[in-house]
Amino acid sequence: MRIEADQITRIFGTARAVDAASFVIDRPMVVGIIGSSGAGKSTLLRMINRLTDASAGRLMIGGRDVLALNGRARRAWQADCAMIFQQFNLVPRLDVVSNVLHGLLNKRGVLPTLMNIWARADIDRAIGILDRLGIAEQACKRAEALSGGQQQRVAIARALMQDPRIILADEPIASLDPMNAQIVMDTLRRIHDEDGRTVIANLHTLDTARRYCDRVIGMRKGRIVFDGSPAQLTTGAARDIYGAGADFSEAMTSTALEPSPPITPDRAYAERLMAD
Ligand SMILES: Nc1ncnc2c1ncn2[C@@H]1O[C@H](COP(=O)(O)OP(=O)(O)OP(=O)(O)O)[C@@H](O)[C@H]1O
Repeated sequence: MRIEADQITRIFGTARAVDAASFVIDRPMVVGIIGSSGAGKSTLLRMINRLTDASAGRLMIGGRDVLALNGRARRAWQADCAMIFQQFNLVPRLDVVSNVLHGLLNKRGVLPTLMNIWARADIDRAIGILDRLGIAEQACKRAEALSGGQQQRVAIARALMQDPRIILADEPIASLDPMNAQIVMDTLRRIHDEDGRTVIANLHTLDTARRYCDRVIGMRKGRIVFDGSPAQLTTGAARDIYGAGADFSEAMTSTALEPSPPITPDRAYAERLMAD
């Protein structure tokens, strides 16, 4: 699916969160977006998924004029373009398989979803996806009982339930320890390699971008300042992206051994569930 972004822009007040971003992704691949905090990475992904409206520009994906979609067409697009988040955005008290089934929300009514009524075939498919991701044995547990890495795999399973052409991942490993981060990145890579889906991930570490991506886009102050292969992402290029001086060290952007923050129920997801 060809993705063609032409000068897409999002302005908040007077700030240009994303400033005339243009790029073409002409075949399925894994793309990493890097840049320091506030560079516009999340806003860019959210515009692609239509969670955030663009202020200007044009985004053509597989022949669809994505920024012009409304109502049902916009929801259909969001089913084709699944998104996963740093904080997993699961419904914590709900069991794992029900969380995965919520991936069908855009394709089904809200009422059966809220009442947790699912077709046998859908349940089998959800368990099949969990099995593929190595967590089928967790299917009956509450989401909140799982480790962060397992929860992120449940979120990926929920995304796969939508059978999307594109998976957008907003800092998918930022809350995970290095081992779980690797499992999650391996999973995203496999989803591209085995299924041919495009994966676009905001990443906070250079080493992850180099290791897992076919292409890296670097953002600084809303603008795309780098677009190339991992091999082209030299320390000098990284310094330009992060706007760092001579004291720039790659270690600043390498996988940090931070404890995971506590998992909080996601209000945005719940609101979307209730609003649709
Ligand atoms: N809803 C909003 N209202 C106002 N300003 C916003 C909003 N969302 C983002 N911004 C601003 O837009 C800019 C880009 O934010 P964005 O979250 O896209 O950056 P980011 O690169 O993803 O940062 P981080 O890595 O910290 O998540 C920031 O200056 C941010 O404060």
